[in-house]
Amino acid sequence: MVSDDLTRAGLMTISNFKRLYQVFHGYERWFLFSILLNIAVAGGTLAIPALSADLINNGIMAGDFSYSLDVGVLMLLAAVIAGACQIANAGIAVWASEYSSHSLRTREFEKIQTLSFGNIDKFRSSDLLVRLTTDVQNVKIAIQQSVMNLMQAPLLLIGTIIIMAAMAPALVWIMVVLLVLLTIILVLYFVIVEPAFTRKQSEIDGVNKALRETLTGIRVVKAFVRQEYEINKFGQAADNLKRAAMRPQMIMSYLMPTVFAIALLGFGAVYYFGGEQVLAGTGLMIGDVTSAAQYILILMMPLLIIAIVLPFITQANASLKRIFEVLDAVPEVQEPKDPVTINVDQVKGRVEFENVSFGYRNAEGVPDGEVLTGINLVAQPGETIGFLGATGCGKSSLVSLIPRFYDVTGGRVTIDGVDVRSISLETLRNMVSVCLQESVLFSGTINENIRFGKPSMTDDAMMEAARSADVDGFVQNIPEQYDGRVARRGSNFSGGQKQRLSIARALAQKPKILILDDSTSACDVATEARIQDAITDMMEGTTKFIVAQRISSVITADRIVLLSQGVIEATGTHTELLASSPLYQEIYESQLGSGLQSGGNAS
Ligand SMILES: Nc1ncnc2c1ncn2[C@@H]1O[C@H](COP(=O)(O)OP(=O)(O)OP(=O)(O)O)[C@@H](O)[C@H]1O
Repeated sequence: MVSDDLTRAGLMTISNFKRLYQVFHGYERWFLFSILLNIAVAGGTLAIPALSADLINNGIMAGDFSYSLDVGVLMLLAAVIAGACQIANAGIAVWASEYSSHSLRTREFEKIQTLSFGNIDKFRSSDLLVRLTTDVQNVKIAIQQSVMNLMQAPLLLIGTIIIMAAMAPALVWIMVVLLVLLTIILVLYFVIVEPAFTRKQSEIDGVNKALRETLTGIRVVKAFVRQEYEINKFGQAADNLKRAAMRPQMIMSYLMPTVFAIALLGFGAVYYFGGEQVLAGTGLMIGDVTSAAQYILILMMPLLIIAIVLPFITQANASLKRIFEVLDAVPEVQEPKDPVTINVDQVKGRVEFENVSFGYRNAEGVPDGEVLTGINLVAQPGETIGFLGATGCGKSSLVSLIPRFYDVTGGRVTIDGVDVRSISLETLRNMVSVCLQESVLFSGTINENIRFGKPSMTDDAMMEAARSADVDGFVQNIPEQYDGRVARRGSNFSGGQKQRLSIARALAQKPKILILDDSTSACDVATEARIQDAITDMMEGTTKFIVAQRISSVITADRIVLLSQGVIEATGTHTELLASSPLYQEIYESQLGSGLQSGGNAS
């Protein structure tokens, strides 16, 4: 059972790294070159002790100065070749690691741009950030270490044993004993360290999660004087990390001295037993003994390399799995195979929901219960439809089906009679402009933010949208006006100003269908009324959907749709609903109660 698991994990690792190798398609020759360089480095490293034996045995011991000089030059040459090849190989290692991380990061970023809202919900933005940064970095380090060091390990190991067997067969047993001892230590090391590293990684994730949550919500923490609580919470995560990190770090720090101590024992054993053989006149010479001692040191190198590099590879394997998950994600909303040709300028903007049901999909891609059921609704071109209802009743979900942020799970949504799933996403989103519930602005200028959807629009078009969204008023107070700076996420603007800039961005698209999802909630009622009047003027032929919590936001709509727990409870004008719908009366009473008592006609 355990061996099955290990085999599966091993196969998975091989397949992950095989797939990673495909990143280098077209550059395979560099790896071939790196293998040659590694062979040269290993050859040079292995040649030096053998040459030193020759120098001692046949040069120094024989008193032959010229032979000593010749061998000395050869040793120097071997050292220069090994050094130069090592430097060249380090260059390839750096190139390979940087190239692969750039390629993985770019591919991942491009892939994320193709994902649907549903995919992003599952990955979560913060998680994607880690996959684009830390995970890519882990892979990069593993590649660098492997190219630079790992390839040499088997060459040095096999080379040392062969040379020792040829040069000093009587001492090979010492090498075998050392090898067995070191292998046992390394296996023990991995059995203990590997799971400890995995635990440490999960505690690092815990610290990151605690940090992210506290730092993004730092204002709320301060406002509610919860610093002490947050410090304790973070302290707990930091303690867990310290405890989890201590064990593998300790064991790692014991590894080097232990390996060195064993190597020194081997060193002593070679001199003792080798010296005995020299004195006994078995044919073993003093130079062979000194070079055997050097080979003991060389034997340690591959084992140490494996010990150092393997944790990087295990970590990179876990990271690769997470990176490939993103690269393999199938967008929930697919482009139509045979899109209907539509001339956006000729679209009238009649939107129809035909017996629509909808549920958000879970991790397995299956709808997780229904959020909307049996929705039937027609919005005529140019009409303004307001959606009202308790929080969580499905208003945002309903309008998000029009631009296909999500796909219906039953029924269909059509624009001018064409199923939205038959329209290419680009065309669809050129017809439909959305101002999302959360105002998102990008760093740059005000001008750039309003032009975001259509950078080529004229100054007049940009200004018209800005005036309609009541942006012009506060922009006039900024010295640089429309060239005024927008900080990251629009943090230098108030909530209401950010909403107005987001509305301007949506209006500037001059869409056929406009969706405002609770977009004026942070504006005062007077500003909201001004924006609505301006939108009615500017967007006369546009079909408008206004999602709102406040009755005042939809009171002037042609029709108000009252939603309750995912179904349409009632539809009508404000006056009609006030007369016929108890739920509407209840909402009206709670929000504008005094108006109802004094006659109830607020329109
Ligand atoms: N991305 C999502 N993944 C899973 N469930 C979601 C998601 N977004 C909303 N929901 C769920 O769907 C239901 C309807 O949410 P929706 O946002 O459409 O309501 P709403 O009427 O717009 O609420 P509010 O007025 O508070 O914005 C809620 O129960 C909510 O928990």
